[in-house]
Amino acid sequence: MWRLVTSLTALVSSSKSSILNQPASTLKIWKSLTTETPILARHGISTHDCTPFITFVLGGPGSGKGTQCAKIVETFGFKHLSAGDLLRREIACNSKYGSTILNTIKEGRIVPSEVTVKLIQREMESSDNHKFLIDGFPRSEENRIAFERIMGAEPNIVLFFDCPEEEMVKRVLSRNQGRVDDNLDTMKKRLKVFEAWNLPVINYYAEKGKLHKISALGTEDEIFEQVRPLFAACEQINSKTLLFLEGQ
Ligand SMILES: Nc1ncnc2c1ncn2[C@@H]1O[C@H](COP(=O)(O)OP(=O)(O)OP(=O)(O)O)[C@@H](O)[C@H]1O
Ligand SMILES: O=c1ccn([C@@H]2O[C@H](COP(=O)(O)O)[C@@H](O)[C@H]2O)c(=O)[nH]1
Ligand SMILES: [Mg+2]
Repeated sequence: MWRLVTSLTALVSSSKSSILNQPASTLKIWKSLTTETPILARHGISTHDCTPFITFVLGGPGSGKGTQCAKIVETFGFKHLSAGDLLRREIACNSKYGSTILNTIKEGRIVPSEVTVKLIQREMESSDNHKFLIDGFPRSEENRIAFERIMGAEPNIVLFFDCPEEEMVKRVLSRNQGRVDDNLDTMKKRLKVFEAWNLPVINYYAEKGKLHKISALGTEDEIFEQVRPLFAACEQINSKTLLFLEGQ
């Protein structure tokens, strides 16, 4: 379990372009209620503190975000938080926002930031994991800014699954999972919303040097071979940081 407590100064220097140097500096310390981190403790950080590693997973509807997240979880042990799944869970359990969320999803529009960020926050803070894949969020600049304000954190990396529209339409219409938004009418609206609201977020992270654009065409395994090196590099820098600290 994690609880946000305070800011952390950089453990490693940061560079805009390299995934290996993403910002410990912009993240907050999360107080772990369960895990011991003795190396950090020797460096003046409480034995139960650690920083979360946050990945935003973006891409149009049906681009394969959820499919690739499952592979990342399996290979690298991340906690997968699909914003859409969290919202659908609210509908299923008849929460006070349930009917509003249902109508919003049917229309392919974006649920108010406060609702979505609170759901993500609850999941992150109650997780034993500290590596998060946040799938399908932020959907707009307003979402992004609300996340930064409420969580006091930024993503370490952002994945963008780039997929042609006709392929996304084909995949969504043959998904067959009983989703209320998997129909041509809603799909057309979702594509418009994606272009108008989600692309600016993608451009924002591209300008910040955090975006990793991945071609979403090909087999699931071929696409994962583009994803794998990104996380393998992160694991490498993590173990190097720990070795460096151990040597101090
Ligand atoms: N590389 C691929 N080639 C063909 N079909 C794929 C590929 N990746 C995923 N699919 C299929 O396409 C459909 C959409 O995939 P997925 O649910 O992962 O997309 P998504 O980006 O999470 O969509 P949404 O934004 O609507 O949640 C699923 O039926 C999935 O099995
Ligand atoms: O941050 C979010 C995520 C999702 N929504 C709404 O849910 C549907 C489905 O989302 P998927 O990621 O495709 O599962 C989406 O079209 C939005 O209506 C949202 O509002 N905010
Ligand atoms: Mg999905």
